[in-house]
Parts: sequence; C-alpha cells; structure tokens
Amino acid sequence: MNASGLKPALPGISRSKRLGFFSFSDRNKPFDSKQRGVCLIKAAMEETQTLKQDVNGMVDKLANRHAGKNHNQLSTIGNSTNIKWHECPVEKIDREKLLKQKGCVIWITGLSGSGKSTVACALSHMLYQRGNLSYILDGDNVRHGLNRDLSFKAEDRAENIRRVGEVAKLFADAGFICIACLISPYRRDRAECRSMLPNRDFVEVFMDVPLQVCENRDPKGLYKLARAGKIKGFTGIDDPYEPPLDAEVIVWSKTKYSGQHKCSQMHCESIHIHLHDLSLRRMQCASFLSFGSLMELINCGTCNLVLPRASRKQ
Ligand SMILES: Nc1ncnc2c1ncn2[C@@H]1O[C@H](COP(=O)(O)OS(=O)(=O)O)[C@@H](OP(=O)(O)O)[C@H]1O
Ligand SMILES: Nc1ncnc2c1ncn2[C@@H]1O[C@H](COP(=O)(O)OP(=O)(O)O)[C@@H](O)[C@H]1O
Repeated sequence: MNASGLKPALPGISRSKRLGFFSFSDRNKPFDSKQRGVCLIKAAMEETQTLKQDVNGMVDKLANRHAGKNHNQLSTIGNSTNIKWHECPVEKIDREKLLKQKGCVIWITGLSGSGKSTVACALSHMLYQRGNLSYILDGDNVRHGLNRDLSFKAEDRAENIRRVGEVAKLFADAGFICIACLISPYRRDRAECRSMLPNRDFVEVFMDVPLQVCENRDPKGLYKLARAGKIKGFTGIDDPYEPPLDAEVIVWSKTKYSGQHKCSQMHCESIHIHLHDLSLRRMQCASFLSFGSLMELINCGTCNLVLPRASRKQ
C-alpha cells in the first residue's frame, strides 16, 4: 500500500494518521489471514481513534477561536446588548511570530503561603533570561486595583477568578506567557478559566503544600489571625480549598515527605515537580530540582512547561 502522491485529506493530519495505510514490520512470518485480519481491524480502530482525536482537536481550536464571537450579527453577551466582534488582520499568530513564543496561561493554584508568588517570579525571571516575554497576574496584586471591589466570599472569589481568567486570556492572545497565581480555591472556577482557552494553552500548576507547612511559614501572619478568629473565611482554616484532580504540573516542597515542619535551608531550596501527562492520564515523570533550576517549560510536547537548568538571581 503506497500513500505517495496523495494529498492529506485534512490539513495538519499526516499521511501516517490517515485511514487505510498500515505497515507490517513482521514481514518474514508466514501469512496468517485470520491474524492479519485482526491486525488490520485493530490498526484501523486505532487509526480511527487517532483521526477522531485530531479532528476533535481541530474542531476545538476553531470553536475556541470563535467562542463568543458572532462575526456578522449583533449579539447580546450578559448585560451587553447590540455588540459586534471586530476582527483585526494582525492576529495572535502574527504576534507570536514577532515574539518567537506561544501565548499561553500558566495558572498557579494553592493555599496562601504555598509558594505561588515565589514560583511565578522564579519562572518569570527565567523566561526573561531566555528572552521570553511573560507577565504575572498575582491575586494579591490584582486585588489592589482591578478587583479591589471584591471580598473573599465564594461568589466574589468566583468573580475574581473569572476576571483574572479573562485578563489572562487577553495576555495570551497578545502573545504573552501569562502567569496567573491565585488561591483560586474552587475547581469550577478554574475549569471555567481553562475552558476560555484552546486546549494546551492553559497549564494548571498545583502547589501541593500541606496546610501545616503553609501555616508554619505564615509570612504575613494571616494564619495566626485566622486561627485567632480575627480573619473570617480564611482558605484552609474556615474556608474550603479544592485541590486540582488533573493539573498538568504538581509542585510540592520536600518537607511534605520529610515530615519536617520547619525546613532547613537545603529543604527550602528544593521542590519537586511532576508533569502530569493528561493524554496518558498518568504521571509522566517526576523531577527533583534545585530551586535555582526551576522550569523552562514552554511549548514543549504534551504540556507547556519544561524543567531546565537556569541560574537563580542571588
Ligand atoms: N480570607 C482570606 N482567604 C485567603 N486569602 C486571603 C484572605 N484574606 C486575605 N487574603 C489574602 O489574599 C490573597 C489571596 O487572594 P486571591 O485573589 O489569590 O484569592 S482567591 O483566589 O480569590 O481565593 C492571599 O495571598 P497569598 O498568600 O499570596 O495567597 C492573602 O494574602
Ligand atoms: N520551596 C519553598 N520552600 C520553603 N519556603 C518557601 C518555598 N517557596 C516559597 N517559600 C516561602 O514561603 C512563603 C510564602 O511564599 P509565597 O510565594 O508568598 O506564597 P503564596 O504566593 O502562595 O502565598 C514565603 O516566605 C516564601 O519565601
């Protein structure tokens, strides 16, 4: 069977993934038509599945590209009536070419004191050193301006996450690597942010640090106030935190497994990072890294983060 001379049926789908072309490596065995038939059916099923995934991916992409945009008619979105989406000939892909990077959102979630801002800054610094443009949306900082009207009640937290999700999406559209670090305690709110972006343009990073460790760090003294009842509805104390079930990246401090609460300098310097390969639904690799060699993970394979060697600002 020869695939040469035929154009791919769908753009972006390689010949090898099209139905009807199989290669058999075991050519020396005597021909067993029954076994060969089973082989063919199996291969066809696998190819069909792959093709389906490719087509779904393309449909997703188009759906995401046009989500909420009605190009010819006036629309009503929420309370905004009679609005119309305006296209510009300079698109995301053009800006990405200019910046030589892929616009995406890295969403860091975890308890207060789990190290979200620290990781965000380290990542941003390393990207800067590599010549990549990033921007951090830190929950604490955004609440100083855009979200200053929001409290820590569940509905206000949801609105906080929605707004930051929308802003992050704009940054990604601008071609930035947008690093959002917020407690974002509810799965539903985070899932909504994920759904705003095409598949793989949203990388969820879970700071898997136990409450006890965060509470021992307590850099702002907030846990102490919460335990004393002076702050009500503090995440982890008297307000919920729903850990992600399928984050692409999981980060934890070594202290979680060493059983120490006050960590030594060496432990402070070490974090573990797991890349969660969602396509295989299993942990792909576990890496032990010094804090200085944090992550270099952009536009690589199944998820957008890579764990590189990079020097830390002393
Ligand atoms: N009740 C309560 N619960 C949790 N956190 C509180 C609360 N009150 C104030 N803070 C401070 O607000 C920071 C978290 O803001 P976020 O916007 O990330 O929170 S959320 O995503 O809306 O849940 C958080 O910052 P981080 O410690 O950086 O997470 C706290 O400094
Ligand atoms: N891997 C780590 N080991 C030990 N301490 C850490 C680590 N990462 C961050 N910290 C410290 O924990 C505290 C909280 O970190 P921060 O990044 O502000 O957390 P968050 O943004 O989640 O509230 C800070 O004092 C920071 O220096």
